[in-house]
Amino acid sequence: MEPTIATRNLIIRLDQISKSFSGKLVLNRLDLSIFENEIIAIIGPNGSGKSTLLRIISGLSTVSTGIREICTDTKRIGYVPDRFPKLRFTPLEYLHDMGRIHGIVPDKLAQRINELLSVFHLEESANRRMVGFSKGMLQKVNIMQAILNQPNLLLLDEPLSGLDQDSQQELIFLLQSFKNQGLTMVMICHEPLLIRTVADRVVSINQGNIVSDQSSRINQSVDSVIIKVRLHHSLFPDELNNHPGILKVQIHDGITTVHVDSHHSDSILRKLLQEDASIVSVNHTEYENEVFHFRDSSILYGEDVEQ
Ligand SMILES: Nc1ncnc2c1ncn2[C@@H]1O[C@H](COP(=O)(O)OP(=O)(O)OP(=O)(O)O)[C@@H](O)[C@H]1O
Repeated sequence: MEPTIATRNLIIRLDQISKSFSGKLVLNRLDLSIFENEIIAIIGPNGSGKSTLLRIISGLSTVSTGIREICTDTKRIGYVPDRFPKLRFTPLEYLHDMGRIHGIVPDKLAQRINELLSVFHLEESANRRMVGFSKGMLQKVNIMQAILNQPNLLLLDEPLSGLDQDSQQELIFLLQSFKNQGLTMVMICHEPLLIRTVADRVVSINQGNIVSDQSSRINQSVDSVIIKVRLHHSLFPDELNNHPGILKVQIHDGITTVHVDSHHSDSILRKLLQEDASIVSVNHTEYENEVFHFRDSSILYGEDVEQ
């Protein structure tokens, strides 16, 4: 039988939290509880407050009003920022420094780093400076620094953003194996494949508040539609961002690509046509035939790694 909410262990509770920057309200009296072993996907349009929310959950940012109750060791929260700089360090140097900051004893740290380099297939690049790394390699180091200290809660801000398809697939496998090991995760993402294969719960944010919070069993039937259009006035993308069902808006070479929840695709197409947009293409994302082979190694908790 599935556990009821009352019997699950709470990790973090946000109670009526608001956040303002220079008087601008970004999060507005938002409530969110995160329970042990949950994988939550946070979705929403650009500027809706997702990263701000994740930073508040992590403790990197404070609330303006409201309560953040934390029921886990704050040192065991791993955070994967959306951008990881091309540092002049090698992964080995960087991870050793990060481990020392976390207070991991040297022997255990060396063992843990070797283990992670192997799991992430980065052994051969361990002594190369990260300035020459691809986005996919940098993202692996970004995730490695976040799980170095064996977190109870892992927060990821758009972990697949900007990666090619192979790197995306590799990271999805890793996140699936984290899930299989029982790690609690909150990730900002918009990729239907990641949501469908990893998330248990999908929290949708718009204009600083939660507009829906659903088990992904409901969302498993939600596919995304990618609409490509040419827009005839530049103000419209901002307006579009606030439309329900918009997952992401990207503009490149005069073409606006709108990722939408398929339940809202008709209304969004109507709106685009009303705005005199020229439709370039409309595609359903199809991931049904993807096959997953992931190995369930003890990436998070290691074999004998202790501190
Ligand atoms: N440190 C800050 N100072 C001032 N304004 C900020 C700061 N951080 C975020 N904002 C503003 O808060 C709003 C929400 O930003 P946030 O990055 O949380 O949104 P988001 O949903 O993650 O957007 P995106 O999908 O584009 O990353 C934006 O208008 C942003 O400019």
